[in-house]
Amino acid sequence: MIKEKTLRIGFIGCGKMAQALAKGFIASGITRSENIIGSSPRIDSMFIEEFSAIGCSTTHENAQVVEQADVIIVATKPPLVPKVLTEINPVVNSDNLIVSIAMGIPLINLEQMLPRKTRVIRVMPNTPVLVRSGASVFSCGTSTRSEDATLTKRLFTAVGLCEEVPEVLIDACTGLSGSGPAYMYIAMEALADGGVKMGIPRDLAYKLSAQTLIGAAKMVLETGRHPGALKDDVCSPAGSTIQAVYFLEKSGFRSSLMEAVQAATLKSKQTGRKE
Ligand SMILES: NC(=O)C1=CN([C@@H]2O[C@H](COP(=O)(O)OP(=O)(O)OC[C@H]3O[C@@H](n4cnc5c(N)ncnc54)[C@H](OP(=O)(O)O)[C@@H]3O)[C@@H](O)[C@H]2O)C=CC1
Ligand SMILES: O=C(O)[C@@H]1CCC=N1
Repeated sequence: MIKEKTLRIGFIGCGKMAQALAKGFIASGITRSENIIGSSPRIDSMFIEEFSAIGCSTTHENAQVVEQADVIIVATKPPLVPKVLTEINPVVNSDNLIVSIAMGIPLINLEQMLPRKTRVIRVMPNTPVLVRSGASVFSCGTSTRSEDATLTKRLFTAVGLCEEVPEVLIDACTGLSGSGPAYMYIAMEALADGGVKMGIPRDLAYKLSAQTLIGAAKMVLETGRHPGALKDDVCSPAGSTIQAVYFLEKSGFRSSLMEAVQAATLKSKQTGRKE
């Protein structure tokens, strides 16, 4: 069993998601910055600079990440995954746990691009891992051991919620929680715009809209009550909220969100068929 704090984590690709995870892991204490390494081939990569600024090692050689880490997180854009897995294939061995966070790429494809019996896990995290409030799901490949699932759960729970799911659900989870922060930022911006339209200063409007989303989310998670019942508590008879709710229903607010999740899910599934 690998001990916390000495866990060596490598990132192939050290862009936005890799940095969010690295910062979240360091803040959680599950490992230290000196035990994290990230790669990007470009000599003038801005991401490489940002990654070293948080105290992590960097390299332009993907193979070096595999040689220096216990857990290797594949964090390049999906179309680059076949290229980077083919590149690291000769140095991957049975001590490595390969964790792919790439949107849409199924475990079977990942396993086919790596040596036989490589331990592979597919994770779909989201950017709030940066502030340890992420929502991640994962599925295990055919050669993983039970301790690989335990380690993955421990790592991603250190930066938020983490659930193991059947792989068939990962594209849908990508559409809901992987992409979901973007939908909520749009909602927050629009709420704040509405507030500004009604005379609230911009700074206060952003604070109020963000805190309102945090508060509503905590109410669902901490009370265990149905979101519909919590909504009913806010809607006084003949009050202001029900006027707004009527307007949202008429404008297709619910179906817009449902279709957004569906569109992102289908895009993720399509990506898997292409790679
Ligand atoms: N952003 C998000 O919210 C989420 C993203 N994901 C997944 O995470 C992955 C990364 O996304 P994101 O962080 O947003 O993307 P970024 O573009 O921010 O990061 C990609 C990184 O890959 C590097 N890179 C490019 N070519 C190579 C190569 N040949 N070998 C190694 N590294 C390379 C880039 O380096 P450089 O540009 O410096 O050349 C960059 O550091 C994607 O597969 C995405 O589906 C999953 C969940 C959420
Ligand atoms: O938009 C994307 O492709 C990635 C996957 C989930 C969130 N961002």
